[in-house]
Amino acid sequence: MAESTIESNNASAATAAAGAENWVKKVEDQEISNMVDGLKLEKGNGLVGAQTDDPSTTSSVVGNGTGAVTAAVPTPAAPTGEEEIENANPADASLLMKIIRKGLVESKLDLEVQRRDPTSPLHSVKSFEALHLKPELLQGVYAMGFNAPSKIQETALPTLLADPPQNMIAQSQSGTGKTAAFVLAMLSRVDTTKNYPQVLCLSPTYELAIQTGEVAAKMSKFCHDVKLRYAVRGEELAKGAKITDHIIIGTPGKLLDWGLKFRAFDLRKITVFVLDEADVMIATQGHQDQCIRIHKLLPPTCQMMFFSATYEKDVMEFAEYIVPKPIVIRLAREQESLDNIKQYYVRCKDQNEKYQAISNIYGVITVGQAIIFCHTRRTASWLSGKLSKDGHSVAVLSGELTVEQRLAVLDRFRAGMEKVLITTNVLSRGIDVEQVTIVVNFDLPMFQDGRADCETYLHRIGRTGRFGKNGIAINLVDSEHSMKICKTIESHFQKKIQLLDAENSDEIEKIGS
Ligand SMILES: Nc1ncnc2c1ncn2[C@@H]1O[C@H](COP(=O)(O)OP(=O)(O)OP(=O)(O)O)[C@@H](O)[C@H]1O
Repeated sequence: MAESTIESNNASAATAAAGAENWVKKVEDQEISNMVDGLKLEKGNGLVGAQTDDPSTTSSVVGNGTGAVTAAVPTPAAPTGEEEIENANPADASLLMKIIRKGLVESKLDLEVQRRDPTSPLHSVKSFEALHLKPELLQGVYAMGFNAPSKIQETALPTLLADPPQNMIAQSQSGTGKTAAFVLAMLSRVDTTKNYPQVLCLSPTYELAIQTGEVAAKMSKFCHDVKLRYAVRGEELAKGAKITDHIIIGTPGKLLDWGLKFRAFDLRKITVFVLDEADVMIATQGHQDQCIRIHKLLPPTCQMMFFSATYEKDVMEFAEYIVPKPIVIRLAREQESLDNIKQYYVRCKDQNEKYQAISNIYGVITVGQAIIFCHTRRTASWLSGKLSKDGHSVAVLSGELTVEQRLAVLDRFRAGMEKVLITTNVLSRGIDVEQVTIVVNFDLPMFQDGRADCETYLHRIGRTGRFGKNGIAINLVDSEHSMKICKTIESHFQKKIQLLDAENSDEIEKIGS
């Protein structure tokens, strides 16, 4: 394995911008201060105030002014909290991130490269020209609007394109340009004088395979001789047919069928094998075994490329099994932090009081935009039903929606058409809606067995350097158990979560000043 480690020579953060950043921070602090002032807490009038006599009805909304309902309306019974906590499916989450991402995620972090041979100089390129790509491929890259390689591309591509071919394991967070890197390598390696499959690219799901195929089609727009083929559900082969396309992009089951069962192509003639989204792949039942079966049938000279957004132990074990003698490239994930976040908790007796707390702060949270997290779909729909009945326009994003519907919800929210988004853990990672200033945990994040889920808390509340603005987190606590979770989270991150009620209103008003 790796014998040496070199760091790329990226300059550290520019100091020239520091003055401007301080100024920006002051303005943001002031915004938060104004928002919290807007809470207008008075002694003896905490957040959880004025209940109607009948707990099954809701009353008008405090301090909102945007369509409060005056008549009491019946509301659905509060959820019992006994349903399954809704969590993100890794393949769906990955697809959603891919589709909603508007462009390249540029990380300030350093890239780590582990080389097999410490004497070989590992170079990186700053331009696509320096890669000596086929002219029609270069044309395709520019037509896609790529001016220069991203960090992972500038380091990976010279190695991926070098002769003799070298194996690679590359890990870099979603959106940093991995797909474009391996697609360029795949397209460069094809010999169009030979009419049989030479490149296999494995994706965990139908949708992810299509995404990769679309990148390959765009990039090869001017390479008229290169032929691509999908091996995914719905694609069928005539009996006895032989595949003549150069590149096959597909899911493991279908590829195994075509290569092994139908012998529609010769796995021994494959020269490039790409395993994409390896972390999602191994999270999908049965895929790991199928990948290994395909891999066993490939020739030892086949160049192996392995891409993953994470670098956990199980992913790396899988990587090292599939990819002999690799060059390893890692771009550390930008970590979220709670540094710019003021955290509070509000004591409530039950779900209805939690709702009341939201109602009472509604006017404040909608100064910017807010995301409210619930455990279950049922709670999310109950809460949105109640808020809607009270005349608020809210968006809901939970697991029963299709990817297209989720995108539509996020697009509307991003455009500011709704100020509040109610969701479950389907959205705990990668919220990159910059204008979100308040995150409310209607339910504190916990595992199915009831333990505090600190990592999810960080993903919901935290910000990365890119989205490093200030924010407020409000945790609604309605039982001794949720209080315990709140305390666990507090001690885990060693960051105070303050009680938000009339008693500390003076202190609250000082926030950010
Ligand atoms: N060199 C580049 N210049 C400009 N944009 C780029 C470049 N490389 C990739 N992009 C764009 O950046 C976005 C993310 O790239 P890409 O999908 O390749 O990332 P990824 O790391 O493969 O993400 P994932 O882990 O989700 O597969 C895409 O919209 C892509 O078109």
